[in-house]
Amino acid sequence: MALMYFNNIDFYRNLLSSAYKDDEKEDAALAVQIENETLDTMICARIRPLSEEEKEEHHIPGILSNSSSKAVLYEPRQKFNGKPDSVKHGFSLHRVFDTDMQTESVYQEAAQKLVPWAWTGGVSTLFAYGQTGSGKTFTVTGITNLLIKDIMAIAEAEHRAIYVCCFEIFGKKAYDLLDDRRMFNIMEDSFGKMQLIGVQEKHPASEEEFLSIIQTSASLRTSAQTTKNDQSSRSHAVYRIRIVNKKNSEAQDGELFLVDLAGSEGSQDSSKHSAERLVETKDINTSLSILKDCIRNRTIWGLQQLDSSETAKKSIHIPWRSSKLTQVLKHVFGTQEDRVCKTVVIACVAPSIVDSGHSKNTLRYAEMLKVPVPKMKRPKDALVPSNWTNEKMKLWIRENSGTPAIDADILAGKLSGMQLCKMPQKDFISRCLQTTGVEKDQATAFYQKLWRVRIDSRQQSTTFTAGDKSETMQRPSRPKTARPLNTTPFQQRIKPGMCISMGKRSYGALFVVVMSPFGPEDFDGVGDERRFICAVFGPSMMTDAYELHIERQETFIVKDMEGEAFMEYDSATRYYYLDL
Ligand SMILES: Nc1ncnc2c1ncn2[C@@H]1O[C@H](COP(=O)(O)OP(=O)(O)OP(=O)(O)O)[C@@H](O)[C@H]1O
Repeated sequence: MALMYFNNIDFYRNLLSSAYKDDEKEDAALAVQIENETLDTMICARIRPLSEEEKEEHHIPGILSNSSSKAVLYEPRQKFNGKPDSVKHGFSLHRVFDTDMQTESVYQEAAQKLVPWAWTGGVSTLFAYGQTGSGKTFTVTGITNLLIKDIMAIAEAEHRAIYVCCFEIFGKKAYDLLDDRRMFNIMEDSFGKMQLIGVQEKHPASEEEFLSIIQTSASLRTSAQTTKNDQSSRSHAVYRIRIVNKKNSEAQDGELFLVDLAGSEGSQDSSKHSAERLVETKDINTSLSILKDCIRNRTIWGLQQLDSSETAKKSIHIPWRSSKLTQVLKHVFGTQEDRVCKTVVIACVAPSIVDSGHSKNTLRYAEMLKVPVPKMKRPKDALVPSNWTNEKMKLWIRENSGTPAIDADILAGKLSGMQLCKMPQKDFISRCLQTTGVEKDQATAFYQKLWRVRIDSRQQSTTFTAGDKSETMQRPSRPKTARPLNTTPFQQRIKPGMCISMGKRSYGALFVVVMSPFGPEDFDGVGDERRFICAVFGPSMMTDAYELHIERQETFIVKDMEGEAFMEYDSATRYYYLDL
């Protein structure tokens, strides 16, 4: 391709100069609005300017972008008769940043919006993807510096403590960039949280200290010679910024990940490398492909949650276990309802027509991440708190939070309806308690009220009948499932997962779920003296509905158990219903 271009420079110069004018006329005014409330993922591209070296070698730009969301790429080709030709490819993303866009603009339009989500306990992530030398490190470093400036400016005033760790993933191994590249392990704990065992976490007190930590880690990154870039990074670099709410010790920590992905080197480049480098390239490409599936499927899952029709919900597999990188980033692809996960991907491309093969692959990858928003059966916005603006949410808080009214400015601040709906319960309640005269009961009831409005908006087809003034609700009506008749006494069938009714025999626990036998002697046998470790169901705000407290585990003896209980889980309310 490069040879084709250099042998026919004038042909391609003429072609591109007229193409530029055409495209300008075509869609200069096109602008795509990112539905920030709808999509959890924003996919952008950034085209870097031609370097001095490329200019000296007479390269010309092969990618044009005259619209805020589209890029047109020209790929040199050869006709059958040997004459030069080109193929035009069009790409449509959420945002395309052209060569003249400064990092400040990229930050303001794409990355800055990640901060408020992480600030309130969510998980925000920025990925930079692209071939080696396309500007990933330049973009991530620039954005990280601006982000550090922003968060350190408000951290003290907003009672947040900031912690940072920097590491790189090289193949299947992880190295700590704040501890002289010491290797560390990544493990999943019994709560399903990924733990970075022994990784150094720094607590910068100032912007300067934070910037110097980032600089130290950047200099330690694994670099090896490639044909594209002398400092080409062959590892995925991850900066994790943890935001701790000092005022509310129960609030969930927010997490901000900045990921400078390894270069997506093509086979042409790798053919000039050693066998070891080829394996490395294969590993990188596999992990990037898994990452694509995780990001895409998480976005699809997010869209499904907004669709009120149950039929639209399909089971979505997010293959985060398949690579080291996605294992570390498990929370980024989390499907917990009460935790926001927002992601921005910036596909970096080199502008030169000589690189158009690589750039085409990068832009294709980015396009594959862009999930089209389907037409959804959605209730009217007036009924959906997650679609409300900040003003509407504040009005609703003032009118519905009881007496004294909860201060809407403290609770909602500048947050949108979606941000407030996804705020963790503890954080929500602690904000409510900042209004003078508001007690924990009122705050909790108000949190539940907001949840009920959310659930009602999603399940308009399901009959929820409001109860008395204490606002308990009836369980949603559901078809009865036929239960097989079992004549063996339940004491002889006890096994993990079985729900047990304790009747009045055990104070404090009406229903429990069996987790495991207490000791080895309790595994087999049928005796009434056997003991089992069980998790306890607690009451909920709805009649006949129970909340499972998996963290509250106690040992129960078989003779205290009354019988097997049948519980049905409702994913919308996240309660268990007693199936009588
Ligand atoms: N938007 C930009 N404006 C000006 N210079 C840029 C821009 N983007 C990248 N560069 C320059 O291009 C060169 C390569 O960029 P960078 O090192 O960020 O690439 P990379 O994609 O991270 O490569 P690798 O995968 O090898 O680490 C650097 O010299 C960088 O300063």
